[in-house]
Amino acid sequence: MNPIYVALDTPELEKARAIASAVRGHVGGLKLGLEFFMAQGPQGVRALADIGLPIFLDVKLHDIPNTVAGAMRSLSPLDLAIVNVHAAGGRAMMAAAREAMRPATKVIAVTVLTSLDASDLADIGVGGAPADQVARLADLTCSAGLDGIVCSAHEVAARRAAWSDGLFVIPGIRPAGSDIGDQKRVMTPRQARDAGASVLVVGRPITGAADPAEAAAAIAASLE
Ligand SMILES: O=c1ccn([C@@H]2O[C@H](COP(=O)(O)O)[C@@H](O)[C@H]2O)c(=O)[nH]1
Repeated sequence: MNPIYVALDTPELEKARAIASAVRGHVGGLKLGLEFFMAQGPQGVRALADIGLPIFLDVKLHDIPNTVAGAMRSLSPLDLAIVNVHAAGGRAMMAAAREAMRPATKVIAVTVLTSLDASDLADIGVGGAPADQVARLADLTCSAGLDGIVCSAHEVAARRAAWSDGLFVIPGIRPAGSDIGDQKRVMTPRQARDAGASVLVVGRPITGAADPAEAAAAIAASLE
């Protein structure tokens, strides 16, 4: 299975559709995030589902359990492959999210955003290294009955050792020499896959390339 999910971060349906169509043969799924979903809503998700690839809806829900469960019920008919919440919302919220979503959709939790490092965590009152906080929140996510986590490639080997059948979704993927942008905990596609990633989320290295299909093909080839 091709582990690459291309992150279509645009508010424009036609732009998202054009990139998805161009890279279709080189990726395993589409990742739709807040920029797309706020502009296009469930109708936009249905439109991109017509491309025929699994969809990860990266909405990172974080609210009280009753509200998150209601949001999951609203998203349930979309037939998503993966949807997510923030693990920091707590055990009851995560369990409510899992319960409310159709069983076929994997519900996973964001641990520590890949744009954060130890100094960013200190700013919000979390001491220690990102790996420590990822470990705490991964254990909580597993015990709440979810299907996996979002973390960086730097933490995935240790987390997979502790949760062998978890789904490990890894953003912060950067081919060697590419611009890191706002990401802080990054790895190459090959390193991330070899460390134990289930899904590699790749946005700008593909969508910002002059030829997105060529960029996606090169990343796929680097995994062979
Ligand atoms: O910790 C996280 C969680 C989600 N993301 C999302 O992944 C993509 C990454 O895009 P790039 O352009 O490859 O940086 C983006 O949609 C984020 O919202 C993340 O980066 N880190």
